[in-house]
Amino acid sequence: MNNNLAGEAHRPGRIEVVCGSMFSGKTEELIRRLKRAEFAKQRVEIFKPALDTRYSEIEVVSHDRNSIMSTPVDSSSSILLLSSDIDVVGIDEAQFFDDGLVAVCNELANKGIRVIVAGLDMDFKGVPFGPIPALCAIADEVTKVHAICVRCGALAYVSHRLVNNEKRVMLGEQAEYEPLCRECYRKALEEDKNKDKTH
Ligand SMILES: Nc1ncnc2c1ncn2[C@@H]1O[C@H](COP(=O)(O)OP(=O)(O)O)[C@@H](O)[C@H]1O
Ligand SMILES: Cc1cn([C@H]2C[C@H](O)[C@@H](COP(=O)(O)O)O2)c(=O)[nH]c1=O
Ligand SMILES: [Zn+2]
Repeated sequence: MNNNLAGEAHRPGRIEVVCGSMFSGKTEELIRRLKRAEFAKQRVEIFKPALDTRYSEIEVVSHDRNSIMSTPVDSSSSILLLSSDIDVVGIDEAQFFDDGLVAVCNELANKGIRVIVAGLDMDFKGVPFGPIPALCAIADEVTKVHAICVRCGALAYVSHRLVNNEKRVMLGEQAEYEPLCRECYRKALEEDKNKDKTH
């Protein structure tokens, strides 16, 4: 390969998805890729859903408090409108966006933009979350990251909700969710069922 074309500065349009449970390092990985693109003097724009006000209204912030400025938007169509003259688009908490995000990412990539999307692959019930599964299907590259199961130390695969709330969207962190492996998640759901019976 021509070495001049091998670096960060010369990448064709593509979709990269970073997915996994809570605390798996999705946001850290997104910020790492975006900051490298900024070092390569690329024009970078970062979006997050406006409803995600957990650590900051306007920044994307990881659990370790690494951060990068972002533009909060209410709908996926705004991402398309705000991405002219941009080389790299980053999107965090993509599970909260509408299904239109899939076509938006495709259109951006087809225009030559590198799109990096981070989001939860599953909700607290273990069900695929929002547009993430479809984005994985059309992505050029999918990176599945893993937290550590807080009960046994194995690789976690899902986020167990610790509080009694059936709504799919509920912002939170360690007090509300714990990352668990398959075995510990199955046991935790059994325990939750038994707790419900005694109340
Ligand atoms: N159980 C855990 N397993 C792995 N990392 C954890 C855990 N609990 C807290 N963390 C912290 O979370 C950080 C990852 O945060 P972040 O990138 O915001 O994750 P995500 O976006 O996937 O929720 C890790 O670097 C680590 O310091
Ligand atoms: C599992 C699950 C999570 N959420 C919320 C909780 C957090 O605010 C975000 C995920 O953030 P992270 O960067 O991946 O840690 O999503 C939710 O609303 N519903 C769920 O089922
Ligand atoms: Zn476990």
